[in-house]
Amino acid sequence: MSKQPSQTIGTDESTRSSNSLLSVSDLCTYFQTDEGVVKAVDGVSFDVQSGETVAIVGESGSGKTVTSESITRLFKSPPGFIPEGSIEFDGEEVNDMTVEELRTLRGGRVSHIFQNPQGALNPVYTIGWQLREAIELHQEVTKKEANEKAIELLTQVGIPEASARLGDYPHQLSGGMKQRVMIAIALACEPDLLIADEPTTALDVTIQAQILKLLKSLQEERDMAILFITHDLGVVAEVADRVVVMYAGKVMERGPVMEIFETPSHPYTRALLECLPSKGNLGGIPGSLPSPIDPPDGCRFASRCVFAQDECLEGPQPPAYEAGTADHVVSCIHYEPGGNPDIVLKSDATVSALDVDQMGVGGENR
Ligand SMILES: Nc1ncnc2c1ncn2[C@@H]1O[C@H](COP(=O)(O)OP(=O)(O)OP(=O)(O)O)[C@@H](O)[C@H]1O
Ligand code: NI
Repeated sequence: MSKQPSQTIGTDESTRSSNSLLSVSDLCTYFQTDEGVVKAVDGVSFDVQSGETVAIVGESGSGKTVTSESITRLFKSPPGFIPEGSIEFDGEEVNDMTVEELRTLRGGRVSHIFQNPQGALNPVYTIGWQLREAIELHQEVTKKEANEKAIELLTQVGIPEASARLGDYPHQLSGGMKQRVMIAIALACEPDLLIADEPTTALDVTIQAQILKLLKSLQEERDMAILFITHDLGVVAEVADRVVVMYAGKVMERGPVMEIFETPSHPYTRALLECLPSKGNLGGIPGSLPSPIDPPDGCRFASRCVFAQDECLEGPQPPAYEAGTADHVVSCIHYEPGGNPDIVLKSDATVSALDVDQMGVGGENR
């Protein structure tokens, strides 16, 4: 769609900065399928500032990956398309970019790392070859310089005896090492924004912690922003400055990480936190996501929400209401001006009440 001044888009622009590195406004990304139009992302807004980490969190299917892939148009199109919304990267509208400009953006100022390094590394080339390719794509360097830079990058991502590993093929490396190589390749272009989609999910816990630490230290060295996609709130607490909580293609809550953990305000965020392993609620939030093809009226979370009222089932998703600070917004009617947020904030019930309801007290499912 055509470029519009971002101030006029969305309902919560006053809370968002216009000179962000990345500014996503009312983004919709849909997929044409035989069953109908899948509304994977359905009006999502958030910003990423230079050098900060923003985490997008939410259950499987909530639209995190599609959101992140929309930023550089990585999703397959068709069937995917963006019927409305704006994605501004450093003041430029990505939706207006040509194929050539998008290619320059991807693996240029924005680079991606994914959950599965296996699929992203080419099995028939050595890691040295793949790194040199990435380096030569973005920098005017001689073969020797590319080689030196490759060694430097591998060393930076914590691969020991880097020069001896250049000749290795991906299958010769462990999962953690492969992910380090992927990170080195993603860093070769010296991105301003690194998009990391569940980069540690496939790794065991110790390696996971090492990779998170590595990303943090690389970010500090390079003043690079990170958009971190995860369904793991524990990881969010580790890495994020700010958090976007997504559910069924919508943003339920957005705010600084401290506020999200200290004053989780949307019933969905509270339910997610209640399901952290440390809380002992291992069953997850009862119920399932609504159909992305024919989403219900009202709040998308209403059917699973312990605080839902009749009006939650009508009209559009509630706008982003301020919860405490301007930078902390919640899409829930209990936070509308004149509403009573204490219904949510002061209640002990999150998932448990519904849990008992649905399972039956002492029911066979327990
Ligand atoms: N190519 C596609 N065609 C049709 N539907 C799609 C396509 N890609 C994604 N979707 C749908 O879009 C919705 C959001 O998917 P997405 O992968 O973004 O979720 P996610 O939050 O990343 O989940 P996960 O945590 O499992 O990775 C899902 O309902 C998914 O089935
Ligand atoms: Ni995903």
